[in-house]
Amino acid sequence: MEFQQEEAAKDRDLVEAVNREAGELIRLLRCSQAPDQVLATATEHIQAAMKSLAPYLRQGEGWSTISIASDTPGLGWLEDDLTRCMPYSPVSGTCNPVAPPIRMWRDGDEVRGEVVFSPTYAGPPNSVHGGIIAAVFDELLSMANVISGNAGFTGTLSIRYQRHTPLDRPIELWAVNERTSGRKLFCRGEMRVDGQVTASAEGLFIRPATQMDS
Ligand SMILES: CCCCCCCC(=O)SCCNC(=O)CCNC(=O)[C@H](O)C(C)(C)COP(=O)(O)OP(=O)(O)OC[C@H]1O[C@@H](n2cnc3c(N)ncnc32)[C@H](O)[C@@H]1OP(=O)(O)O
Repeated sequence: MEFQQEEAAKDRDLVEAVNREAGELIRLLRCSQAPDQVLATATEHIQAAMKSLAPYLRQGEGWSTISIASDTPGLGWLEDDLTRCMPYSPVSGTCNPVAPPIRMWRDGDEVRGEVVFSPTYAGPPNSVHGGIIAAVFDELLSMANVISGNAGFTGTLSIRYQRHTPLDRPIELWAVNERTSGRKLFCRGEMRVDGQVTASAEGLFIRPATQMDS
């Protein structure tokens, strides 16, 4: 049993490591001005990696529905690592190379976190793309719901962009589930740089009706 757990932990480390490397590859492609010959060689290496991965592509009914969460039933997470809740998420999943390197943890009834956005996620000059900011708030507020014992679909998400959110600097993340009314979950969140709010969000999430019936 212990051996199996060690094997599973080792596999997860490998999966997370290859996804981190792929994220770094995306950053280098986004930011490099390599000469043609270097691009041609890089393409060959990428094609070789694709060829070795392709036979192991997971397919079939159900795969798309578990793709954001986990391949085991139910939601699980660690108090000091809430990203474990949705390992395949395109926003925070450590098993998804398009996700920025977000850390999120529980602090009482609140979610706190940190992220550094590379130029992969650029919008205006030296700043994070507004759509990426909205996606991160969607995830952050969802996690505030999850730690409060609820999970819901995003109904309405409202973002106030107060100042540019910079690239390549630590961004503090914060969110809380302020109240629940029937199936409605009301949340708030902020992004801060050096203590100054760059963007804030309010979200209304709706619990599925079937969850209330059960
Ligand atoms: C583990 C957590 C995973 C989190 C993943 C990250 C979050 C996401 O990205 S979720 C994906 C994006 N969101 C979606 O795809 C949701 C799509 N929408 C839906 O599925 C449905 O419209 C849904 C579930 C939100 C509501 O449908 P349904 O359960 O039929 O609601 P319905 O019975 O019509 O309305 C219930 C109440 O909610 C209100 N409501 C419904 N939809 C919305 C909405 N979009 N905004 C605000 N209020 C709404 C209604 O007005 C009603 O209020 P009241 O009871 O006061 O009259």
